[in-house]
Amino acid sequence: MDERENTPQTGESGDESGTAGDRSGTTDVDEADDPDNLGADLDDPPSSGTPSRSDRSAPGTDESDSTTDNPTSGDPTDNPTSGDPTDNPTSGDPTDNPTSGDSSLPDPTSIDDVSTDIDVGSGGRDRSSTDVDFDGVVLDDDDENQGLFDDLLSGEPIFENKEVLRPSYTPHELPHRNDQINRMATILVSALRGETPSNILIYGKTGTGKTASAKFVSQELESTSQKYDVPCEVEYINCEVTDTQYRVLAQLANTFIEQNQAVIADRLDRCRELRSTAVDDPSALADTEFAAVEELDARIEELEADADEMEEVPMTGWPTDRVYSTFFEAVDYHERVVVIMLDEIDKLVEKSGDDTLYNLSRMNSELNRSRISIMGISNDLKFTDFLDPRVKSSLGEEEIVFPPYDANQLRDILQHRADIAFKQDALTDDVIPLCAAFAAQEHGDARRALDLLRTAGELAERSQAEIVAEKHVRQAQDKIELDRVVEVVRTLPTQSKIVLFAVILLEKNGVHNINTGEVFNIYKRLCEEIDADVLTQRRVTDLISELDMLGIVNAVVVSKGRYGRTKEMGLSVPVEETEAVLLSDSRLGDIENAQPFVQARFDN
Ligand SMILES: Nc1ncnc2c1ncn2[C@@H]1O[C@H](COP(=O)(O)OP(=O)(O)OP(=O)(O)O)[C@@H](O)[C@H]1O
Repeated sequence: MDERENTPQTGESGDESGTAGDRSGTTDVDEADDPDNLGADLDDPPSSGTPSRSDRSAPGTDESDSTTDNPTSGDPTDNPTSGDPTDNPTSGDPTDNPTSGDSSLPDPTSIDDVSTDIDVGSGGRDRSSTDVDFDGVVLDDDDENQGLFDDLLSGEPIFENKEVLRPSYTPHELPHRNDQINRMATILVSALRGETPSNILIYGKTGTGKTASAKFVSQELESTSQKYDVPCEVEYINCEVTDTQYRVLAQLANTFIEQNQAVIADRLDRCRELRSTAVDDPSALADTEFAAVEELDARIEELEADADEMEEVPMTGWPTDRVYSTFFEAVDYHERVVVIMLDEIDKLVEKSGDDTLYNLSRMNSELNRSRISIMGISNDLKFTDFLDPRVKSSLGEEEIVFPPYDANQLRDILQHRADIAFKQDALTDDVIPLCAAFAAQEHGDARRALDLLRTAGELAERSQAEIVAEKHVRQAQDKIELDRVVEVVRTLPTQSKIVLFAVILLEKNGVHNINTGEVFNIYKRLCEEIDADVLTQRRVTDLISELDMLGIVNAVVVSKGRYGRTKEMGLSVPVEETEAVLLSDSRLGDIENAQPFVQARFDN
């Protein structure tokens, strides 16, 4: 392999990785945090207890919907609770039985009919009992005794294919994005001619179809390159997850190494085959680059050495310049044009500066066989302000803006998806326009519109409705809003949670226009109660401003004349749910019993 001098900018060392993965944990709403289960994900079977009926009709189509994993949600006849009681896996250990203790379940009186071996005297926990739960729940296949899921499965499904409403689905058609898609294609077509395409920066607010359009164009590019046998690839990196130079380079290097190994294996096969023919018949080498078998042997040795040399980059531990040179050699191993798609590129710059972009954007001048081009996607229009001017001009050779969708455009998008996602006539006429109108109010976010439609469908399904109606959309809007609040509150730092709890206590005690001093007094007592550090009033005021910015409280500065100014605030989120989320934090668990004295005010 070629040895080259590559001196990348290394603004970081290899050992910094291992942090980004932690982010994923923040998106999960712990259902235990949410007593009414309002904040829990609808797809979460333990919280809903109501498997999607659509999953029965199309088992396995919805891999992210865990209800499909439920053995009871497939063919009802396979339902372990309704089959041969002796085979019933749930009856082996009654304590594991999800149905135990549910009084709404099948007629407990039938216990007498079937249970001869149940030992009620010993608590009924007779593990040898094959068909009776100790609480009297009968799990046999008697027609009259419907299992837990039978009722839920009996209705007509609303969804035909829920998967198409999920963010993971890449649509084959992207209405109202033709201009942007055509522009991308016009720029990238040079890759198919073996030239280097200009770098592209794609901007637009969240949910405006940037990623979906870019992925669509990439797929087209790759399939056309295969058709014409031109070596051209697109590598997608989500910089929200892969957010350091080390990780980006390591991920790219490993992808190329894997591809190179496949190329080497293929070349080796061909060389070995040629060799075995050429040993008996030297004329087989006539039309090849090899004059003699020895040359072929040398080539085989060289390829074997290349394969051995290609070492995967570990996800941590190497110095960054070593990762860079490994990536460099891997990408330049054979001729190709590579488009590196950096989604959420602003997150990469925010976390680790512009070194990665600097190194990538100047690579072409050093590469011998390959060419790279960068496609950056961002919803932060200002992130280029933080870039080195050279990086900025090279990266923004072409800029494509994705404007927000208006309500009519969202309606088209939803209609396209709804046609595939729902059963015929499963939606009333006003459902799609209402979802579109709600999402257009937000900022023309197609993701939000699709979420609304899916959630409305799920709520309708849960309530065993035949069709999705306007009220389900409104409920879905409330639920999504509440989920957002729950998520924001759950991920607040402990001190902010205590401050928020103080506001809640005051509000619950009927205090309106709460002022900073009142919050601080209660906050101090709460801190003492749970043994937390007490911050200064000034710091607490800052935390209140942060809560205000997050939309959790609404604070206004009011002048009290000669007594100076104070902040007056009220809660902008539902009290009960917010309180429940706060109490689910183990550090704040004890706070529930703390009842600091809240002084009544005459002006309330
Ligand atoms: N024109 C469209 N037609 C069909 N679906 C669309 C269209 N635009 C967006 N979507 C869908 O909306 C969702 C969000 O789109 P996408 O992820 O592309 O947005 P984005 O602009 O990249 O947002 P973000 O900046 O938050 O990543 C996806 O499910 C996508 O399939």
